[in-house]
Amino acid sequence: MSSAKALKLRIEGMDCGACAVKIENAMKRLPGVTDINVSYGRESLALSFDEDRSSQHNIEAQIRALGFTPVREGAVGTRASAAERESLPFWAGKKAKLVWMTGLAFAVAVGIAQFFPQWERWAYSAAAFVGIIPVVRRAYASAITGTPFSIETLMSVAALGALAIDAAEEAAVVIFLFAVGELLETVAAGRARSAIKALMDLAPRQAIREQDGKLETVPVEQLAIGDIAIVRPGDRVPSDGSVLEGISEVNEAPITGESVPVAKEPGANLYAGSINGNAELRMSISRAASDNTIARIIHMVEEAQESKAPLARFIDRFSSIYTPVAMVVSLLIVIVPPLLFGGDWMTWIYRGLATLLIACPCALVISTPAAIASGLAVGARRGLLVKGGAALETLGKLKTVAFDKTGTLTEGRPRITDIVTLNGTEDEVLARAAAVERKTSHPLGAAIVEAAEARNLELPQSFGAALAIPGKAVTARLKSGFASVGSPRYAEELAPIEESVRQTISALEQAGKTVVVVLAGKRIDGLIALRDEPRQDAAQALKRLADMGIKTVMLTGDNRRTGDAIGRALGVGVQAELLPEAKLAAIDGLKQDGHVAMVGDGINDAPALATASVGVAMGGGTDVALETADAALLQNRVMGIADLIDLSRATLGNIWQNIGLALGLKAIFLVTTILGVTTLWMAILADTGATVLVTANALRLLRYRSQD
Ligand SMILES: Nc1ncnc2c1ncn2[C@@H]1O[C@H](COP(=O)(O)OP(=O)(O)OP(=O)(O)O)[C@@H](O)[C@H]1O
Ligand SMILES: [Zn+2]
Repeated sequence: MSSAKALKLRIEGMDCGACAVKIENAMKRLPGVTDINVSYGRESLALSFDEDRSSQHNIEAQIRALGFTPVREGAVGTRASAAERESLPFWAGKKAKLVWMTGLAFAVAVGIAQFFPQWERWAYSAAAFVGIIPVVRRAYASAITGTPFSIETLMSVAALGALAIDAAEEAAVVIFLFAVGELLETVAAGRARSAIKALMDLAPRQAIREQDGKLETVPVEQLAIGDIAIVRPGDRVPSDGSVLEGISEVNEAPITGESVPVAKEPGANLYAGSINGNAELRMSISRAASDNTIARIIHMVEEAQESKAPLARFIDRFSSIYTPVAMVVSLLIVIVPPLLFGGDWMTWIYRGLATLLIACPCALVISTPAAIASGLAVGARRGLLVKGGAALETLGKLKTVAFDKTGTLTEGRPRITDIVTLNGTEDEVLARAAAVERKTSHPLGAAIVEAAEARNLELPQSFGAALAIPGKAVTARLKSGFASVGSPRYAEELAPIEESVRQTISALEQAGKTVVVVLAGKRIDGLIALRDEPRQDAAQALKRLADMGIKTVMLTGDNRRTGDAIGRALGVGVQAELLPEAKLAAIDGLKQDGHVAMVGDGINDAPALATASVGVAMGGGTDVALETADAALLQNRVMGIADLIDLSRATLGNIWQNIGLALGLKAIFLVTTILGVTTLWMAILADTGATVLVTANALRLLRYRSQD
């Protein structure tokens, strides 16, 4: 009987996607190993293996042979994230060892050459071998496990070639600089990761728990759902939960990026990591530490790094052919000039080897993931969450942003402004409407029920469930018979509306109010007008989008006059009277001109969000928003979408700069090499330099600031 076992390892020393591919290739070759998932962002490897056919020992040995360090972790299936773990300091790792070794060997060789010139050649050869041997071993391990054209292969061929043409000193320098470059890459990759790790530091490690009237300080991991915790002024909220006692202002910037404190009173939700202001709060814990909103955000950002942008995928494919092609070019440089044009063999072998060093694709390979990791981390710090590189890329190329009206461009809290009665008193009409709406979740319904409650009205009894007709009305059976509340259009479908009533409706609608008709059967009992105020920053945000060259449209199920009135006030185009399916068709129509983002609250417009090129959920509680959309704005500000697009554009721009830097430097050195100006150590320095420049440029994004 065979048994599959799940294995999860942390892998130290992965600097880029290429490393992950190398490990994946090797794992694929092992018998009985399945479900392989290597993540460079999280430095992790997950797989299942058949214990009769492979052993964990064997798997770990393979990883070590490739030059990485596997680290066993706690229980399988825990939601551990890279950010929660401490890594070795960079100077103590495997890569650093190679730097010390090759550096020391080179220094010793220089010393020997000084005092015993006759041994110079041997000293440098020996120094070169000290570095070449581990590199060749790694190259060999990669080659036999399915990755023949690795960076190590390039280095091995170049260094051995240099030895062969009597350039031992240069071979030693090349290997040393290669080791330094690798180490710098590790440092750089660590910097990008630590941006995400910094998010984790926002959640406190300890909490004050109240148990049987006594207070004790415990690690946050020990807080259970239902526990009671005390948050003193100035402390961070230890875990998600809600206020039991106390009123205080809480700064939620760590979660939403919004620095204006939010007033919290009993019943209000609290997010782990937010900072308590002026007064003590007693809270009830609703989520375990590993399941906190902030932990989910971090988990999401880490996963987002894995989901590759089309551009990143293209670069990966490009670099996988780049290396073999460059090897062929090097070979041509070595053989063509001597054979065809009588060039000097030694000269052209030397130039060929230099070309080989330039062929290293590192800088190119990290150009995209480094920028995307930085972009995602900056966004997360500001409450702009993007679920992956693909969404980030699309956001940077948007032509149109479509907005839902209710709850997105408006506050989503309609209030009753007028009640017009045709049959019965105001209170009777309102009470009947509220009885019909009692169980709906529609914002208009909620406003009607709330108003009836505020007037202490006794609602007529209703029988059975209310029937919602999406985009039109809701109907219920009352003692007096069927009653419904719905749009004037719906009422018109049932029976013609009197001219005077129609004029009243139209006047209210022209003032930007939404009118619903209260019906008893087919008879109109009254009209209720409601007004939903635009969000404070809506007009400004729409203007900024227009300045960015983006077309904006408001999609609404509301009637045309109300929609137009609001649209005029905000300066946005309007498509009104859209039934839910018509909204999807409208988005499809907009897509003809290019990428379309749909911004909604993520709760009742999930299909629209899914239809758009990118769905962006705004506010509305972080949970739903995180699940349903491609991106989420954790603040309830329309400006967030402009910030998000701006950040995505900055990230895309950064990627192109990186690609330009990487390829540009290589091109320059290719030319100087063929002209014979470049030495081997300059070539390797160019490669390392390009990698460092690209990483530094990507890290620049971490300091990105939006315009407002
Ligand atoms: N529960 C309800 N109670 C009263 N009227 C309703 C109800 N549901 C829908 N309607 C009517 O149908 C219209 C369209 O509703 P729909 O839910 O499609 O749009 P909305 O959510 O109000 O606006 P938006 O599409 O801008 O978010 C409403 O303006 C209202 O007239
Ligand atoms: Zn390189």
